[in-house]
Amino acid sequence: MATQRIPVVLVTGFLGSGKTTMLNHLMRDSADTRIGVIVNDFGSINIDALAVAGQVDSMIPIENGCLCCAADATEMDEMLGRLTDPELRIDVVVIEASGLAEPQSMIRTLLSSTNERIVYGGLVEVVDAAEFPATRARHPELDRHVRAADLVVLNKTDRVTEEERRDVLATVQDFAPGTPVLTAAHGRVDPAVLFDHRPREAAGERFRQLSFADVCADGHDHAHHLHAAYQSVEFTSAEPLHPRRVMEFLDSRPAGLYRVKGFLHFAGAGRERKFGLHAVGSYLRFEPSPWERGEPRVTQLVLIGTGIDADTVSKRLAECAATSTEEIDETHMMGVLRYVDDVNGAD
Ligand SMILES: Nc1nc2c(ncn2[C@@H]2O[C@H](COP(=O)(O)OP(=O)(O)OP(=O)(O)O)[C@@H](O)[C@H]2O)c(=O)[nH]1
Repeated sequence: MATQRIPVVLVTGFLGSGKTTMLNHLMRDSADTRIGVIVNDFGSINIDALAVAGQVDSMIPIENGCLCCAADATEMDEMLGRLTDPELRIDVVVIEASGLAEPQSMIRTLLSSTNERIVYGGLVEVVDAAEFPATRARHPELDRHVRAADLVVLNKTDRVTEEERRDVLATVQDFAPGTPVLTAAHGRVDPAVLFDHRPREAAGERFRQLSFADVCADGHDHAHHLHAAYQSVEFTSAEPLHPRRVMEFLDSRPAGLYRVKGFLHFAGAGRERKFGLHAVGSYLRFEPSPWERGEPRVTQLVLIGTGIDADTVSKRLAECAATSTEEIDETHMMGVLRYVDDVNGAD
């Protein structure tokens, strides 16, 4: 009997659309399926890898740059080779692309893989229902990304009205006719839709119609990739930060700074908790959690945007450090706690 090939599912979607959130949901909800993950983050600190670590059967993080620009398939093949080692007994491999990756380049890289243990499992494009109209206006190439998908997950539907949801859905269906669209909140989609045999075969059929020439149609011109216009800034600090100054920074963040993610170590009243931070466009959330035993108390942030002055951003963040003589109490944390969904988890 022929050995079952391992499907490789690509998860793409613009910065902050909810790829990692969906991936975490899939891991939690598919306990019987052994999932191998390749996580590609745009910055050199792989915040996404930190976010999925511990839930996954096997993971390979890739920092600094876009997997879609891997010069040839060798690098991808090497990673897939490691994840499909029969000893790992992985059932499915999920590749979470960076929020700026070119789906077509990713498909092309997978297509040219020489790994005989894998089969292409389809491209899932996550769309942020709340940000999509504005993001699309800035980046018309997103339409092409959505068109390359075998399945669109219209995420963050909790952030839009029913009418807005219908509008975005109609837009997607208009320029990607026939592509199935799942609406979701917090990436909660049924894992069977992604990993099941039937949709996979259906996706495969559609994929087979897409020839190598089709996916090469963009000529692999990196200058036209979304990430060519974006830059990332990494900030790490062992000094605890002053919550009020951090909020001042975030409230006046440069217009081009679209995505901020990572975690913060605050001074004073907030020091006992690690505060995860997510900014996506105008959206801002803090997610407090306990520090792990022995975990170094540091701040690590990745900031991604267009036309941002890296030196100014780094300098402004460095100025958020609290001085040893400053008294920082609960009132200084109020600005932060306004952006915590479950305030009870905050102290
Ligand atoms: N309200 C709401 N927030 C969401 C939803 N899905 C994700 N988020 C939040 O959106 C932020 C970004 O989510 P991520 O899953 O990190 O997005 P991502 O696509 O992996 O981000 P990048 O890797 O930077 O491109 C986080 O604060 C999530 O908690 C959703 O459906 N509704």
